[in-house]
Formats: sequence, C-alpha cells, structure tokens
Amino acid sequence: PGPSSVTTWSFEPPQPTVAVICGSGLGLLADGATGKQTFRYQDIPNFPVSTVMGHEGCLVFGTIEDTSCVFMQGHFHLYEGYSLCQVTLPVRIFKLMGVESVLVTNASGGLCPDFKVGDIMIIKDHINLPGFAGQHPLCGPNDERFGIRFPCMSDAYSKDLRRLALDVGSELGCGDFMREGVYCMVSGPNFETIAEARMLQILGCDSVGMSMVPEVTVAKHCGLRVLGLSLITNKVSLDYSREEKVNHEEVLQISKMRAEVLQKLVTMLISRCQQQNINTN
Ligand SMILES: O=P(O)(O)O[C@@H]1C[C@H](O)[C@@H](CO)O1
Ligand SMILES: Nc1nc2[nH]cnc2c(=O)[nH]1
Repeated sequence: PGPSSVTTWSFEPPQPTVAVICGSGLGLLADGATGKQTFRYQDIPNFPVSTVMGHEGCLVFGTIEDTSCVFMQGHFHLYEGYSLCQVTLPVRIFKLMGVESVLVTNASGGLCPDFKVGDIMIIKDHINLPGFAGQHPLCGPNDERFGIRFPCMSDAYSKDLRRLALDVGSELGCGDFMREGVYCMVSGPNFETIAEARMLQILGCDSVGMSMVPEVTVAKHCGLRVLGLSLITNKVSLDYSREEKVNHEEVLQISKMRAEVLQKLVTMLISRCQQQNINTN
C-alpha cells in the first residue's frame, strides 16, 4: 500500500479473535473486512519481512461483522532463509493477542489424480516432511507458557471448521471445486522432481507445498483452532512425458483467478463461525 494507507504506531488495534494467514497471491482475503488498519512488516520491531512475490508483507486489522480479525498478507518460508522460530513468530504473537482461531491459506500442487487446477482443498491432515528431518518449530526447550512438550497432532485441523467450510462452500456454489485432502510440506524452493512427486503420492499426499505446516503445528501446540485451505494452482508432474513445467508466475495467476471466491468463502466462514459460536473441535 502507499504510505497514506499505512497506520502509525499510535493506533491501538481491537483484540483480534481470528487470524487469517494469506498464502501466495491471496492477500486480497483481507478485502472482506471493514475498518482496516494496515502495518508493514518492516515497521514492526523484530518481525520478519516478506521476500517472495505475491506476499505483500502487511498485517491488516479489521472487522468481519462483529468479529475482530487480523490478516497476514504474506507469510514466511524456510527457503527464504528464516528459522522456523521466525516463520512461526506471528502465530505466537496472535496467541498473546487473544486470537482463538487461525485460518491458514496457501498454494499447492495437486498430486491426487482427481484434483483440478483451481480446486480448493480443505486440509484434513498434513505430513511434516522437514519435521521428519529435525526441522521442526517445536525443537528446543519447550516454552510451557504456550503448550506441552509432546503435543498431539492427530486432530490439528478442526472438524467443525472443516464441516462449516464445506457447507459455506456449497452455499456459495463452490461445491464442484471443493475437496478434502492431505497436504505435504517440503522445504522448497525447487518444485518436485518426478521421482519425488511419485514418492509423495505413494505416501498418501494429495497436494504438496512449501509452507503452513510450521504455523499449524505451533498454533495447535498453543491451543488455537485451525482451518487450512489450500488452492491447487497446478498439477504436479508425475510422468516423464509431461511437457508442462510449473513456475511461480502460474501459481500467482491461479491464485489471482480464485482470490475473489476465496475471499467470499473466508468472509462468510468467519461470520458464520460467530453466528454458530463454533468453539469445539
Ligand atoms: O506461500 P505459499 O505456500 O502459499 O506459496 C507456495 C509455495 C511457494 O512459496 C510458492 C511457489 O510458487 O507457492
Ligand atoms: N512444492 C510445491 N509447492 C507448490 N506451490 C504451488 N505449487 C506447488 C508445487 O507444485 N510444489
């Protein structure tokens, strides 16, 4: 945003209860909120800055109906050179601000043969591949103020929120392109080789991306409710004869195409959440 729309530190934001983390090209998700106040990451002490195209690097406070929200227009990735502690810092800040639910979005490549480009996948589970190799945001001394040493991850994604997302999606006429599936995080920054893609499919992954899992893990650790939505921006090559080559421009182009629908979905979800007072797993 231009300097005129950026707020100075004299502003006292209302305590947000919902945080929306916007993935590649999805910063427009904040458009459904009113009374917006925007802060650039670069102006927030010790906050990382976004280095990837399609990540504006702004924290936006606003309201959807009566729900006070904070939107992260852009998040952080291991491949940018950030530690997982830096990648997940915003989630811990949200917890300290009083956030109760986190809605995470991202872009990913489809591995499930039934998925099409433009599908919205409600994440039901994930595989933390960097975590298997010791790149895990909860490694190191456990901070008991946030959560326990050995958190359960078998229910990281709220069942209620997943059901609500499906209902709201069909109400908005998105039923034909809404799916459910398992997201796998890789560190990136390269897209997969064909052998890697085949391996991930055999492991039960429906889509693959380079983000979100650290944030979700830290959110679950500190007791936040999580909904994950992944936009399938490309089909991952599983065949050596396939000519198409994935690239980041294509990812951003598909995100742009679906941003408005996703914004409506997220806005309606947040207002429904409040109406139905969803507060269980
Ligand atoms: O930030 P997300 O996970 O939405 O973006 C994906 C992963 C890479 O950052 C980028 C590759 O195009 O898209
Ligand atoms: N790793 C990975 N990340 C993505 N983000 C968007 N598409 C893809 C993909 O095909 N692979």
